[in-house]
Amino acid sequence: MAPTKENIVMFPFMAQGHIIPFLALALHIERTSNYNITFVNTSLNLNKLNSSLPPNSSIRLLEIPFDSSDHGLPPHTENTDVLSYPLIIRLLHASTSLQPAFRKLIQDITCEQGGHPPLCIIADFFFGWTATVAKELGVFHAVFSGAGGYGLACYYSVWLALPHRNTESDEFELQDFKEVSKLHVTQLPLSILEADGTDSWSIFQRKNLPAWVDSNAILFNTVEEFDQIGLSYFRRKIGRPAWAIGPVLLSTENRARFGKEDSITTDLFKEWLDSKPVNSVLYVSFGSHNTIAPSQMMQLAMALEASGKNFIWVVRPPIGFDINSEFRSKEWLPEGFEERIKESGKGLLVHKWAPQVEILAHKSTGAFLSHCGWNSTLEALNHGVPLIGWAMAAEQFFNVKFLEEELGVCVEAARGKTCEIRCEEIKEKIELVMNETEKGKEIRRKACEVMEMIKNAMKDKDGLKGSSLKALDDFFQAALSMRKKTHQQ
Ligand SMILES: O=c1ccn([C@@H]2O[C@H](COP(=O)(O)OP(=O)(O)O[C@H]3O[C@H](CO)[C@@H](O)[C@H](O)[C@H]3O)[C@@H](O)[C@H]2O)c(=O)[nH]1
Repeated sequence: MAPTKENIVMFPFMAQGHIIPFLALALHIERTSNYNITFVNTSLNLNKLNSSLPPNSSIRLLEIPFDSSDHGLPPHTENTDVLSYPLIIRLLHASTSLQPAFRKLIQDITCEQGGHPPLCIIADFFFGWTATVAKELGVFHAVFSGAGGYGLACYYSVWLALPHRNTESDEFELQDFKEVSKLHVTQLPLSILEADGTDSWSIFQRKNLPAWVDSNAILFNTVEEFDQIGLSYFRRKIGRPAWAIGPVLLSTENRARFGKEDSITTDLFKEWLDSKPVNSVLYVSFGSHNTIAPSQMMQLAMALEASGKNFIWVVRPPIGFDINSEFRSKEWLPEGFEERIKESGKGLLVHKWAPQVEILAHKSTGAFLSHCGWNSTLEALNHGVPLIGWAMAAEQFFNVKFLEEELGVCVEAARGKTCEIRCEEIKEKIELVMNETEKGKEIRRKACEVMEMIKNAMKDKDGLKGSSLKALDDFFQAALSMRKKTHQQ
């Protein structure tokens, strides 16, 4: 007999930037639809997640067995936030070993439901192999991308056109994505720049990306109205529906419980921000695991001081220092920096983790100097906060290009974790965005326009749904209709 409620299985890659949008989507589906949700991950990640679920949530957390030390990783490393850059690819390779356990998990859920398989599997874009498992078991499968359409489309396209090193010109076109203006080699992440088909990243991606064609759909945490170029790329490239269902974002409540300790309490942040004028604070953060070189840190600190702006800066130990080490700021900040900003009240330094959503939602926050990871980007635009871009890795370089050239809500300040950057250049970009310049006013106006598009996409009023809510309905309809066809056969 069929169960009273259909089951959905969700499975993100083990990284904060991936788990956060998956959790936000799970909570969104729970709030707006009538499905049972099983959220799959490794034990340590589930332990952290547990505290983020509202007390009355029915989302089931299901563990998939994983021992990092079986894969040449330090014991108990189950998330990229505790890994330095070279080990991230090792975790990705290790994750492919989860295939048999995942297959068994889906079979067990099917047995539990009296032989009724889950309605669909929603899995990470790094888990292309889950599409193959789903196809084998006759379950509807969707890739869910926490990255935006344009950024991921560029990323997909450059991976398919290797190699990029030793090319004749520094600028090049994407042959299968002509809508995008030329890219410069400095806009390629290190993993792609160094890839030649035989390295670890190439070996991983050459299996992962083509497996997406086994999937039935791609869901994007983005908005159709502003991200059509990238969505169209996937529609023609993979030949599957690409649905923009976002932004799904964690509420400040879920965020507050997200298993990460803030080094300053949320009340203290609020008090500090409340004391500052509207739009006067620059928020600086490079996401959940990226960091910059010690020399860049020095220049950034000098720029923040010289700009005279109020700022909150989430500081992680720079490249070359153990990511989990104690904060020893004296080595990479100008002498007396911390004491001076404390005394003047101009800045707050946060070690490792800040309540980002609360900061971006506060009226005193006027701009965000960011690596432009897609979650950070959406969280900023959701509150009409313009960006100053400093991409570090992955598709972030393409996000900055998109935000600057297509949406006009961002100014690029620097590229990469090792580029030479002078404090004057960073200061100039901060002033361009935050001061009453023509450019600054224009960027802020456009950021507010995008905020309106986001509101409309997520609107549900008087029976009228915004584009993102409709897209999620269409996705479930597609899954249900595949279920119906399978039953009729
Ligand atoms: O002090 C902090 C730092 C981060 N965050 C949160 O952590 C998330 C960070 O996500 P994101 O901005 O997307 O950065 P990454 O963690 O770097 O995200 C990875 O995943 C993203 C989505 O796939 C990609 O766009 C990025 O390139 C990839 O690095 C956001 O929700 C932030 O609000 C905090 O709450 N406090």
